Amino acid sequence: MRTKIVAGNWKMNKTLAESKALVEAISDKVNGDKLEDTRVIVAPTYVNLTGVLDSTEDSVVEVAAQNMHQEESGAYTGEISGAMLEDIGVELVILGHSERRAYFGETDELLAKKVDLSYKYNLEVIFCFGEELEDRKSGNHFKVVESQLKNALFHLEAEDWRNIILAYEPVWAIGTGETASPEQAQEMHAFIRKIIADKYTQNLADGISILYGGSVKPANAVEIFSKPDVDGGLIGGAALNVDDFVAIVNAI
Ligand SMILES: O=C[C@H](O)COP(=O)(O)O
Repeated sequence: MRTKIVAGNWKMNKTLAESKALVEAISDKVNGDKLEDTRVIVAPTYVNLTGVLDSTEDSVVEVAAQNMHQEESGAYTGEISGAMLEDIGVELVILGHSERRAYFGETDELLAKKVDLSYKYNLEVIFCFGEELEDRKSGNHFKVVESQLKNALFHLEAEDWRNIILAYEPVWAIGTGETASPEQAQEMHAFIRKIIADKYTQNLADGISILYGGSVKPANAVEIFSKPDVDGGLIGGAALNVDDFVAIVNAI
């Protein structure tokens, strides 16, 4: 059985005090006994990682960084390395978010370097990818997703996939209020699993958690999560509100 995951990407939101209050409220409301094989993850901004880690010491909630640099160290003003994340106790990192791709020019090739570095610093990766609206309209969405995965991840050895969580996020559904239908999400997740099975093995493909991201809310989470190849969600806007986020966790 695959691990279910609900991850909240807080993006550039919340002060330190707000971040601690939010994660503490989530921890209080998420019932650890009921979670069974579900992981709950939050990703605050870099400067609040230590504070949120402190607040989650006795909690089931895990903490991810939103990004890391592709080089180990050096003259990269304003950047954060994998070593720095490991050093403060971070064990997960989001890579390839569409906002990093769109606003910071991150390419699949650059992301492959980041993924490679994640192993050195014991960072589990939530790898994001997904097509733009034009790709979906022109019917190219499967091709685009396949090439994103091939270019950034298909150089990995089979055993390296133990470290990878996938997050399919159609760009047209992020922060827009427009969600992929549960059928569209299922169709793409099944396709993703198939191309992984073709490249590696069915067994490996069956074990990978594939999250859906893009305007997941309490009102649509149950239906999206009910699809067989959807193993949870990467949540943006709704992760900033404790009741909404906990309702989405409970939807799983
Ligand atoms: O990382 C999360 C995704 O970008 C989804 O964001 P959203 O739930 O606000 O659409």
